[in-house]
Amino acid sequence: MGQLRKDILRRHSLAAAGVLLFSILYYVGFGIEYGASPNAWFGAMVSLYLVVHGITVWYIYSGRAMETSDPSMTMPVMALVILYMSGLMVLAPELRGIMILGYLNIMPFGVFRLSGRGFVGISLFTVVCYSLVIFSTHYSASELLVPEFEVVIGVALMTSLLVYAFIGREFFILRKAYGEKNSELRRALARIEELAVTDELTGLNNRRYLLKTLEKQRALSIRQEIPFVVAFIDIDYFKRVNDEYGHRIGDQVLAELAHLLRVSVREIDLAARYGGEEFVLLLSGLNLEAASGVLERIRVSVENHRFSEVDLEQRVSIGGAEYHPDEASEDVLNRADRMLYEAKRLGRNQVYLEGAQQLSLH
Ligand SMILES: Nc1nc2c(ncn2[C@@H]2O[C@H](COP(=O)(O)OP(=O)(O)OP(=O)(O)O)[C@@H](O)[C@H]2O)c(=O)[nH]1
Repeated sequence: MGQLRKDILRRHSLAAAGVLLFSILYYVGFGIEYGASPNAWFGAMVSLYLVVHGITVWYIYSGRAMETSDPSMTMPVMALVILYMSGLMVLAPELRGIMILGYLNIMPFGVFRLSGRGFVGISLFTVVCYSLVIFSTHYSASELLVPEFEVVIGVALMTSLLVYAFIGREFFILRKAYGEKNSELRRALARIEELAVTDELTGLNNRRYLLKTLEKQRALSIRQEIPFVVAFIDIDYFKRVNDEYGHRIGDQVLAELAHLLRVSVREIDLAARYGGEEFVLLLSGLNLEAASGVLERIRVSVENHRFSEVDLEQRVSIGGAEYHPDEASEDVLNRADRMLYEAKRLGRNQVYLEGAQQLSLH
């Protein structure tokens, strides 16, 4: 269960504990006032409250509430407690003095969620409920009502609600600013993480990312027996490009080759810049035989491409090796690198796969 859900459930337990405490106070107060226990209506109300509370907790615990715009269900729960307190006041008007504190005790829970407008709404709801209590008392026990005194209580209640609404609004502004800062930080962190695994010149993933992905691929291969091939791709005589045309053109060639590689492999594969003019492909779900077709196609597409603004022809040498079950990631990398060396040694512009499968020689 996520931290947010735990926090919400803790707050709900706290609110329920408060309600039960007030119910006990009510019970005791009732005994003192009437010399008897509250009637069945009281039991029915407590039970109803507990049932609704149970449903709310289940709704939050199951994760369903998390999909709504108010996962903490603050507004409905506050309204429920206000209705509950009002109901108790209707049952025993003499205990209004205790229960009115229950109204105020529920208000601080709003600071976690409600906006200024939400606070005004819930305050108005409280005033309406309290007015209904007075209205009902007027009919059931009018002798308890002293109009002047009721006005003073009403004003005190409204003032308190106003103070809560004001403080709640301040909290809302703070919470909003904090939330915005938080998402700004999260965005910045995501960008930093992306930069840490991306090669700036080509936009491909870098060696760090490749090594991490290789580890994952290795785990997948061991667990689900999915084969994969590692291929090193290196531009032939690239130094000449730099020497003859300068580094700017050299950089353009590297970026274009990176693009060619990226569009030549499938989504589940990985094309990464290993360093300098050396690239690595991770071909997932393929054995050497299947990979040879892909790599030869890449070699030919490089051969047919005209690079940079000066229309350069480039060739690449490619060395490939298939992962052997249970070997370390660097073993397959080293073997693929050795195959690249073989491709270079045998004349370049060719694909050379482990097992001396030299595919093309031009
Ligand atoms: N423009 C540019 N050049 C780079 C970059 N990284 C490495 N290089 C150059 O790549 C060249 C690699 O040269 P070498 O390792 O001698 O290999 P090569 O000339 O490609 O010859 P072979 O690999 O043997 O076919 C060097 O000139 C490096 O300066 C880069 O980011 N930009």
